[in-house]
Amino acid sequence: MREQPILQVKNLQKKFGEGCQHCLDPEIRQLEKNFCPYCGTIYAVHDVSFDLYPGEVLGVVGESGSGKSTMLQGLYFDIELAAGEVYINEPMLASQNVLTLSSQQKRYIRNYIYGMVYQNPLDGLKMKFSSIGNIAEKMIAAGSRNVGNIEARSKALLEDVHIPLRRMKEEPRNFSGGMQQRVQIAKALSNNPPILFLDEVTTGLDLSVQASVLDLIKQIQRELHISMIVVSHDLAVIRMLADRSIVMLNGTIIENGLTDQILEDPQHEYTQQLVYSLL
Ligand SMILES: Nc1ncnc2c1ncn2[C@@H]1O[C@H](COP(=O)(O)OP(=O)(O)OP(=O)(O)O)[C@@H](O)[C@H]1O
Repeated sequence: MREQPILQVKNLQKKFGEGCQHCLDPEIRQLEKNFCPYCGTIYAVHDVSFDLYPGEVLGVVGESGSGKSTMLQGLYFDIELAAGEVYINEPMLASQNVLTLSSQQKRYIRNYIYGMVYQNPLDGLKMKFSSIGNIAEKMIAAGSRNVGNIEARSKALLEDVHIPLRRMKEEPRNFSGGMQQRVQIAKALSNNPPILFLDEVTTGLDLSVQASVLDLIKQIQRELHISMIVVSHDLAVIRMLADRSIVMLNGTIIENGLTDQILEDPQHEYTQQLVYSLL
């Protein structure tokens, strides 16, 4: 029998706009792509459900605007979702819908259970802190107080992500895009989270830099067995990293399964186009 999922996501919903008589009722709603043609409300995420299992990498692929980032930001509590349930299989949290927890409990989850690597390093790093300071800050926020331990752990993490220690005092704004993503990854790993979210982490990087960041993510997965959700518009990235994948279009999931299966036998017309574009 398969293990229990570490993360269960049920029926997530997020809209931008008030909605109207034509769209608030899902039974009669007729959207154009993801928005209501009468009032313009965007249904950025609707009816999104999936499980994440311990140690697996789940890919989330879809075109720009399909709702991937909104979904991830909702899971990480950066934005408030309109509805849905999220369960984390951790002793302190089991059987509680974490979307309904207090902000203090959500902070606990962000500090100890989730790690996040944003597409834009400006969202994940404090550019005026040193690189080592960024990692230390995250550890202090999670309650670490022993300066010696914080320094040793931060240095080890920087070495793990191949940032030379002679540059650890530099602000990440001096770094290249690939190095900034590495510092973000080190920061996200600092408190040993069992779940890591990665949002378009290689988008905008040169191909060779992309390859080295992807290698680093694979290495982390191999060595630490962290469960990961990897969001990308690029099926090639998903193919490289993800065991299982979901395909999103217009705010909802249109296909899911083993990544190899999706690549070999895509069912939905949109997924077929994505796969053929790889050839
Ligand atoms: N703050 C916001 N206000 C209004 N609409 C928003 C907001 N944030 C996202 N949207 C809309 O929600 C939909 C989903 O956007 P989202 O950024 O989640 O898509 P995505 O698949 O991550 O695309 P990308 O990779 O380009 O960010 C889009 O139509 C977007 O315009």
